Amino acid sequence: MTDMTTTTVAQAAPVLTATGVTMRFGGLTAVRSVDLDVHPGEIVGLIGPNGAGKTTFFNCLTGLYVPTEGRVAYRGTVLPPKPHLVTQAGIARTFQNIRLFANMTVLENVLVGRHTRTKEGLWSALLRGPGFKRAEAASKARAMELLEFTGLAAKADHLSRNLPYGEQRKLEIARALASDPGLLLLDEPTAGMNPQETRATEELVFAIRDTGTAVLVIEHDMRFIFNLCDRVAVLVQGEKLVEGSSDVVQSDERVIAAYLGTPFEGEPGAEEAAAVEAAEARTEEDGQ
Ligand SMILES: Nc1ncnc2c1ncn2[C@@H]1O[C@H](COP(=O)(O)OP(=O)(O)OP(=O)(O)O)[C@@H](O)[C@H]1O
Repeated sequence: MTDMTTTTVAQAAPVLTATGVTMRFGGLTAVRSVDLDVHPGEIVGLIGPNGAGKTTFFNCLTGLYVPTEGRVAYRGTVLPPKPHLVTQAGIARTFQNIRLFANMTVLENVLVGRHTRTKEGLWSALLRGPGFKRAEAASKARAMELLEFTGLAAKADHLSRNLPYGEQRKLEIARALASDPGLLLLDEPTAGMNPQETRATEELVFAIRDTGTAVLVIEHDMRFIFNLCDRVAVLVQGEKLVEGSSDVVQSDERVIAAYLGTPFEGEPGAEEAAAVEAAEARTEEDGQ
């Protein structure tokens, strides 16, 4: 059964194809020649130590940055380097730091996220012009559906700034979903969450995938990533070090070394690390 699912996913044309993506800032190469595909129905994880280039890579996918080299295509069409056009094409994202309209209600935040799918556009939505009013009923119904889906319907009329942290993050996801994306990019969705909130986010991402939206997620919480993802890519110093199933990535020694900073046996520094550990153990024994 698992094999069949894997085969089906692998054969479907990718929603996202990133090819040779490189991003340089002056002399610093933050992302170096990274290839990554995401297929329909997949949840793909992007992990790596701090400063590995994960967010920079996301920014290249969403038109925030124009990659120095390489190309990014959504369903086979190269994306224009403009965030709103990327959203219109079908890629939505959330940010590492919450970016909600704090003084708007929960429902209004989702309606703003809907503007790429209504011909009235953002200003009409904000100013509530006549065109917006005509489209409002349909948009509102869809927004309420998304609030039900994310468990926020009861708070539709609350100001978003009054929501607890975990619900603000859910609202960001609901707003991203309002553009009906084929691919959702999540940048550290569980940062700052307690274990219950993290678990709820995991359930939400599975539910999103089940509605047909593929997901690419950056996260430092390894348990979350390995539970969630069909495939995980590891970036280290801007390069893709390893890519594979959670099992393969978890047990890859290069990943363990790069991510956790664990020295390999025989690696320079391993002897010193062992000596420090032994000295620490002796100190603990002496102290008892
Ligand atoms: N706009 C920028 N100008 C110059 N350098 C940048 C810029 N954005 C990122 N960098 C550098 O590029 C490298 C990659 O940063 P990036 O934020 O993409 O890493 P990350 O993997 O997302 O890290 P973290 O896990 O800490 O969020 C870092 O060395 C960073 O300092």
